[in-house]
Formats: sequence, structure tokens, C-alpha cells
Amino acid sequence: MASSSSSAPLVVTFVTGNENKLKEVRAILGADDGGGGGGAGAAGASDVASTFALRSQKVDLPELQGEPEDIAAEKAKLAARAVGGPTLVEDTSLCYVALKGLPGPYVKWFLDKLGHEARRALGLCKLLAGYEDKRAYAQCVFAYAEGPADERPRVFVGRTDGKIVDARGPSDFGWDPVFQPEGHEETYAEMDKAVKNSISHRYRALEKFRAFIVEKTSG
Ligand SMILES: O=P(O)(O)OP(=O)(O)OP(=O)(O)OC[C@H]1O[C@@H](n2cnc3c(O)ncnc32)[C@H](O)[C@@H]1O
Ligand SMILES: [Mg+2]
Repeated sequence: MASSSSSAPLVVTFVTGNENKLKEVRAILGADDGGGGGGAGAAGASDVASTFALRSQKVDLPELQGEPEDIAAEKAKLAARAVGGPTLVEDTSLCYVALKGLPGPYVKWFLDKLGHEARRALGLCKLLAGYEDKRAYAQCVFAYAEGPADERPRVFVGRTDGKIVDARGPSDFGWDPVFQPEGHEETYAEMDKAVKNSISHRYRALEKFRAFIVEKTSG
């Protein structure tokens, strides 16, 4: 075990089919894989590394249609049944203000269908061609279920405001090339990963989850 504390850390399984999400979650929380190997990670993550260990599991889960919080909570319930213990999932949305929050939780399908040009995600920015208002926000909803019997998973929402721009930067993670966060000149794709992980929707949601889990496991 990575922790040197006397009690065993709580093992939480993060269920996702998305490797990039997993990388960011690990970098932000600095939690290890629950199977040893050290809890190295981002500064400030030691409180988490010593109280819980993050394991990951790939399960392709059906996703409910509806509001992001409900999608994430439902996903957590299904995932917890597959895992049989404490389970964390997340659902990510990219919301255009001019389109009243769409594509929102359905951005994955928009990206799959529209982002197949030479520069991936380009189609996503064309969606706003007829609108002056390019504002958008990225939103992450984490949902945590204590176990298979938990009918009311806790949700943690994080949001980062920004705007939609022509695709810039590497296209290795989703819609990162078209989202430029407020107060920054670079898109998520262009910026250093450490910078993204210090301002992102995922970081903001995980800060709330971090506070919850530290409180839960202390004392
Ligand atoms: O197994 P899960 O965790 O559901 O992984 P997923 O890839 O299906 O993810 P979502 O259902 O949350 O769909 C979100 C879409 O947004 C993309 N995405 C998620 N977080 C992102 C981020 O920080 N930057 C860019 N794209 C992101 C992701 O690749 C998907 O296409
Ligand atoms: Mg998904």
C-alpha cells in the first residue's frame, strides 16, 4: 500500500472508458492505483493519497439521457453494481451559451460525427458560425456511490467558463482544441497539461470530491 498510515486507505474505483480522463484524474488527485506503486502526484494531493487509493476499471456503461447530474448519478449506480464497492464516475459536458447549453452531455456524439475533418473538433466550432456569442462552459460532474446498494450517489460539479474558437493545438483529447478558457490566450489543447489541470472543469469538480473524501475518511 502506498499509505504509511495505520488504517488501510479506502479504495475507490474510478470507472471510465476514457484514458485521458483517467490520466487527468490521477494527475489532479495524485492518488495511486490501489495496488501499490506510490502515490506521487500533484502538489497538495497528499491528503488524498494518504486517505484513499484510486483504482480504475473500464466498463462501457449505458448513459441515461437528461440533465448532467442525473446522467452521472445513474452512471454511478450502474458502475457500482459492476464494481461491488465504492465507485466514482464522471460525465463531461461542453455547453454553448448561444445554444442554451447544447451540445452539453451529448458532446461526445457531436464530436464523433462532426469532428472528423483534417483537424478534429473543427466541426464543433462551426456549429456556432451563425452566432455572435461564442461563450461556452466546460462542465464535469463526478458521482460517487458507496456501493451497489447506494441509491443516491453524491454529485460534485465543476465548471470552467470560456469561449469556442477555431481548433488550435494537438487533438489528442476530445474538444480541447476548440475551448479557450477565460483569462487565457491558449486553448486547453495548447496549454501545458499542468495549467489545464489547475483551472479545468475536472479540477474544480475534483476539489469538491477531494474535500468530501478527506472529511469522510478522517476521524
Ligand atoms: O467512459 P466515460 O467516462 O463516460 O468516458 P466518455 O469518453 O464516454 O466521456 P463522456 O461520456 O463524459 O463524454 C464526454 C465527451 O467529452 C470529451 N471530453 C471529456 N473531458 C474532456 C476534456 O477535459 N477535454 C476535452 N474533451 C473532453 C470526451 O472525450 C467525450 O467525447
Ligand atoms: Mg461516456
